[in-house]
Amino acid sequence: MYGTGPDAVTALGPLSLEVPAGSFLVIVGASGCGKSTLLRLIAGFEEPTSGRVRIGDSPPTPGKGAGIVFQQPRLFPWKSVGGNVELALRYAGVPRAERARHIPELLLRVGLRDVAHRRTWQISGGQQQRVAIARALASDNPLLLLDEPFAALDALTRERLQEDLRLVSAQTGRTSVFVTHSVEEAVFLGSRVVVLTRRPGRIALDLDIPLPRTGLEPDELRALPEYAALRATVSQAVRTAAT
Ligand SMILES: Nc1ncnc2c1ncn2[C@@H]1O[C@H](COP(=O)(O)OP(=O)(O)OP(=O)(O)O)[C@@H](O)[C@H]1O
Repeated sequence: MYGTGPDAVTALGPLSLEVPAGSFLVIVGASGCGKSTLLRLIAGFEEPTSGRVRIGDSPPTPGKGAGIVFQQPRLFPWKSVGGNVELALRYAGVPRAERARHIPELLLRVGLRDVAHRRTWQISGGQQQRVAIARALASDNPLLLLDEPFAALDALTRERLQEDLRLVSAQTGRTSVFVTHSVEEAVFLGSRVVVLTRRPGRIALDLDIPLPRTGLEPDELRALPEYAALRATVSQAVRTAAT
């Protein structure tokens, strides 16, 4: 709950959610239903009014317990692309010698090897968001939280980043919680999709996405009949939940 008295807002209803290690959970729901609040609770930026959040056996440590990617990349403009990743590695406690080795690895993983020396304002919005992902991957933290990271990008760039994130997630095995408005994005990325009701958000649908995580080209995946069926199920739940 935010605030007190007549201005109080109950953002989330009672809900219980267990996210197994290595899974990719996508939270979908209408604007204002509490998706970001849920992510902020998991990140430890907010305390629940009642109930509790545990990562493993421990409460979340704000700013430390997870790699976080927001809608805006929030990079340091006075640093180069590599410099931004370097800072994240330093913050994660990686020693200097290892940082030099990790930077090219991380940039390669997000498809940015050739722009390491550019300033962040000399690269595109999609590339900036790739830097933000590399930064979130910099700590060996097993949890990745992504709050509508591709919402501000054009359709083609967004699709490409979705494809790359899906691959990175399969390669790194990070546990991910990803918030979006987009049903398409949810079904493409998620190993599980949770649809929230309108505020206060409760679980309207909790659906496993039993599609292959590797071995298929993105277009092959999108062309599967199961893919279309899952998308229709989630779409229907989002429509019902919003009314
Ligand atoms: N710091 C805050 N103080 C007061 N109310 C807040 C605060 N943050 C969020 N809210 C309210 O809580 C509700 C849920 O907000 P939240 O940002 O979690 O929703 P959301 O589903 O992520 O929305 P969107 O998709 O538009 O980003 C909204 O009604 C919002 O206005």
